[in-house]
Amino acid sequence: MSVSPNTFDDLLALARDAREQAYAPYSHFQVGAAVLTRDGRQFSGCNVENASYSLCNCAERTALFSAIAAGCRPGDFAALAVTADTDGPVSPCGACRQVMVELCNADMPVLLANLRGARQEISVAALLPNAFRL
Ligand SMILES: O=c1ccn([C@H]2C[C@H](O)[C@@H](CO)O2)c(=O)[nH]1
Ligand SMILES: [Zn+2]
Repeated sequence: MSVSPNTFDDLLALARDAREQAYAPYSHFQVGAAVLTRDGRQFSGCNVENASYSLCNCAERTALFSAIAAGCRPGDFAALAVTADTDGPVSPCGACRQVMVELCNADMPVLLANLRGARQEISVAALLPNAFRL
């Protein structure tokens, strides 16, 4: 399944706004993400850090978990966009890749972006080949 460049423009704008809400007093690295459902709903998220560092939650997972909390289920998602102030397109961590594999279809497009206009589209399957699944 693919989405139009315009759709990704909207989703990226939402991710950029969400990034402004990042709670990142330790890394000072702000990230924003937004997910689109197949029925047209959008959910966004930012990273949320904690003094107990392992509890830090990434923007991608905040957005996806927010959608799940609103009733979305695996298979409901059409696209995800992520952005941060990186040199190239931001690269999601392994934990988020594993969560994407669980909740999103393998062919779902993910837009990796930065604040300077870099954009890279990649599928969930390509982000985590040979993923662990039950
Ligand atoms: O794709 C990424 C990579 C990192 N982070 C967050 C986790 C942590 O709060 C900070 C530094 O790793 O950035 C994200 O939200 N998404
Ligand atoms: Zn992550």
